[in-house]
Amino acid sequence: MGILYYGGQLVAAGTVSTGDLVTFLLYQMQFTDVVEVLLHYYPTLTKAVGSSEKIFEFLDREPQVAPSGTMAPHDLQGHLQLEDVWFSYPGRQEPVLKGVSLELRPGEVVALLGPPGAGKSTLVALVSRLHQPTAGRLLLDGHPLPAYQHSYLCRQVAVVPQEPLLFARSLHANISYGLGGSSRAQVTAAARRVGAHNFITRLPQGYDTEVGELGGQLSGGQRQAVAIARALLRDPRILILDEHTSALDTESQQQVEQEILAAGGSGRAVLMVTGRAALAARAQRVVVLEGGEVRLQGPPHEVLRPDGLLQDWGQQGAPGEGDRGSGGEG
Ligand SMILES: Nc1ncnc2c1ncn2[C@@H]1O[C@H](COP(=O)(O)OP(=O)(O)OP(=O)(O)O)[C@@H](O)[C@H]1O
Repeated sequence: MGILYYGGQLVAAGTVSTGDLVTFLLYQMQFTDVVEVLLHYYPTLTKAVGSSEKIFEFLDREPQVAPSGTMAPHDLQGHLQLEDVWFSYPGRQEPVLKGVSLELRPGEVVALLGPPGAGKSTLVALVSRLHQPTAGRLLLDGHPLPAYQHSYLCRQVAVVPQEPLLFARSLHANISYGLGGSSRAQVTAAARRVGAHNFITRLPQGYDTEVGELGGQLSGGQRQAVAIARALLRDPRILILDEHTSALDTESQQQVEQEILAAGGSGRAVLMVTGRAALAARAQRVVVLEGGEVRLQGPPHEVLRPDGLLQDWGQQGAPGEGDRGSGGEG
């Protein structure tokens, strides 16, 4: 309005021509459009700058446990030893693991039992090299874990954590995550082994179904099944499962347990953290961790005696339903 008013006066006074005024108006409109577009994208731009700062911060992070080793032998046996391992979380005085010594031999299925807070998940995290022990050593085939190439270790030691992490990608990509070019047949075979194939094929896009942020579009049991399929697809020498069957339905649970026990039979070392004494009873050895210490270990028929020492764990740590033997004395 201002331009029209002022421009009209200039035209009336003969200072500018009508054509010049119209041309000016057209340019001004184009200029306004551009400014509008820029203003429209400004919030997106500031958001992108904020996000990229986080990304660069993340990329600049230095791992506390530096991946320095180079060993990557072709003939790994999968013999894991923990020698007098102590561990305290940063900023906490009280050690969570207090001199844990443990052995996991190739072909052996070991069940790790213990009340909540005993340090079972911490022990698993140390084997995954998410933390360094404060004292003591972890050896794989007689060599300290840090001596191995990090990517090699990730492939040879597969860990299914208590709460598996899925990515906002397809089921195929989640199962074959980190392995690159796994074929659909390999992925399907792994899913079948843990009873996940049925629920996957019932989804509208099957293996191409996106699972949403952190796998939010799947149930807890389905996420666990996908994580176990992911671990099996790696064909690891050591398989570690942390409370893996807690959210599975009975049928999948049985199938997964069968698969785990068979994994031991095929020469892998299997460590399963479980609160279910019925499952522990099918392992070759049971280790009981309590208060960060190995309280007792031995064959299931000795450790899981019915005289009740383990019964006072209460809650989830207590041997679960279907248990016959749930005791033992240290
Ligand atoms: N990130 C952490 N920082 C500090 N302390 C931790 C951390 N994670 C676990 N802890 C502590 O370490 C102890 C052992 O925890 P951990 O998760 O290893 O036990 P758990 O035996 O796996 O228990 P659950 O059966 O409940 O999973 C607990 O006292 C817990 O509070």
